[in-house]
Amino acid sequence: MGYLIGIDVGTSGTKTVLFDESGAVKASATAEYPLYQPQNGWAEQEPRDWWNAVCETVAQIIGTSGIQAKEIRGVGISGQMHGLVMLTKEGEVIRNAILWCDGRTSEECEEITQAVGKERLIEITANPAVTGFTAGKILWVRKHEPQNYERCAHILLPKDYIRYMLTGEYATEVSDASGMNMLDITKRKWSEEILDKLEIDSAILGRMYESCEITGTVSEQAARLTGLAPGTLVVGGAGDNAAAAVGTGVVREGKAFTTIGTSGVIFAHSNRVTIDKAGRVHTFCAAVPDAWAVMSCTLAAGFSLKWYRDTFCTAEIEVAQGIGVDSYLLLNEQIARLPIGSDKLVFAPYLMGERSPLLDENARGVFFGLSARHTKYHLLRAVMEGVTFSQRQCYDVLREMGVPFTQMLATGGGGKSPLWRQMLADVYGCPVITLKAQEGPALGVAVLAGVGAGVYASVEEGCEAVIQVDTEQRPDTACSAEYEKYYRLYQKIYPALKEQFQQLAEIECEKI
Ligand SMILES: Nc1ncnc2c1ncn2[C@@H]1O[C@H](COP(=O)(O)OP(=O)(O)O)[C@@H](O)[C@H]1O
Ligand SMILES: O=C(CO)[C@@H](O)[C@H](O)COP(=O)(O)O
Repeated sequence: MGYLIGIDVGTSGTKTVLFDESGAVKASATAEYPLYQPQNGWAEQEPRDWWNAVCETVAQIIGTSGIQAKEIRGVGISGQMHGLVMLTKEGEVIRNAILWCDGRTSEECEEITQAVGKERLIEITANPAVTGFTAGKILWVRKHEPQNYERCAHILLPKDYIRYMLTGEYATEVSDASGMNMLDITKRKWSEEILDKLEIDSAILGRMYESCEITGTVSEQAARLTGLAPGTLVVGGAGDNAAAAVGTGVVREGKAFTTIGTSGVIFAHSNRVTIDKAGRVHTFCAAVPDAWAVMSCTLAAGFSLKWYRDTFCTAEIEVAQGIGVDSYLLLNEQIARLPIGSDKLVFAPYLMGERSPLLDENARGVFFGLSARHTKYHLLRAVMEGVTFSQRQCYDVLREMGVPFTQMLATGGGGKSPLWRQMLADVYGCPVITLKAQEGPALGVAVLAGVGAGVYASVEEGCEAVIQVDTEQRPDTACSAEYEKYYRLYQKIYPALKEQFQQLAEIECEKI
């Protein structure tokens, strides 16, 4: 039996997993890194941190598994989407990567819309200009940091930077490139028309592949740093959500999943290009050839919980460390018995602005209904409920568009919490399923590597070999009705404050 590696370059950390061909986990390792917020609403990471995390975790899993590196038949890479990595012609990183949740490019998005035309942009890329997407970030650097733009010879997405470090190839693939605002989504190739109108030279963009195609092999130098065998195949891989789709078997119409990772995503498979012209949700190429996806993105989903834990629950983190349990699980226990609606407290999770369905980088977080009765655990429960409401708003958009699905798979760090999964089931009003293999994106790209290496005949066949249902949580009608009252209020918070969010954004902060 051979082995496959899936690497997921997430926002909170890199997870690397070694699987056998049946999808059983043989070893896994995670390495975290910081996220920098140089200004309110900006988000950056250091690409070298990702590469160090990849070297560390790959070496660790090969070491602990006891297998020979040459038994690994292929490597798949997944990663946070949209991030802008700029390299010199020698392949050196020019500046920190500007991430998917960075909201600095509203002016540039306006310029893109003007240059291409709103209708035409949506016709080609299936999406309007979105602040988190990559094209706006390129224009921002060109305008604000011309000295950096001048030195830029290659533009890559986060996981494609890892590919470059592993193989020396400047390449990308259709699922991740879909989130750059420059891909012709129907033809699955760069749009020359858009590149011309934005004056971006196609030579600086990666060569385009399908997700399961071989894009290169591990170089001697990368082999020395990671412990992989030189010549190991590296396939296209996928953006983390398209990868999670493969890792959860969402590769046929009628299937959908919810991720609560740093971001929150609902992703449904589609056999055709289905577009929401208002741009409330995205349409991207799937990692399956000739297939697409409709997906939403809440910017601060698990990130809201992490922010709350790190800011207000440091004592609980210490206790959890002392007794060797996961601090999130400990906090889940503290709030499980609090009432639905957190005793009349509603949270809107707009800590980084909001993408789906609001498209407003100026929105900011809100606790609505605070009273002197509330403890910090009420606020914590409200954070998890508020993230669930934001997922529900996106779920409603997919339903309104007629995207078909009957149940929801749950994945991502937040999907590990039975409490959160029950909230999702109650608030969606549909069953929420978990799988035996919980490594969503890492498993997904390992399957893609298996297809590239000839282990599986197709992505669908690979999914059948590795995916097994574990748990199913059904909605509780009484709880659903109780949540519904708060969801109705939640829906009114953003429209009521839209103008004030704008005013807040316009205030010039004094540097004291
Ligand atoms: N046991 C848990 N209960 C609830 N939430 C959790 C739990 N474990 C992790 N999380 C959430 O999952 C998030 C990380 O998810 P993950 O999928 O690893 O993120 P990413 O891929 O963005 O790096 C954390 O920020 C946290 O909010
Ligand atoms: O911007 C999006 C999708 O459009 C995000 O989903 C990123 O891809 C980041 O993912 P995580 O770090 O939360 O997995």
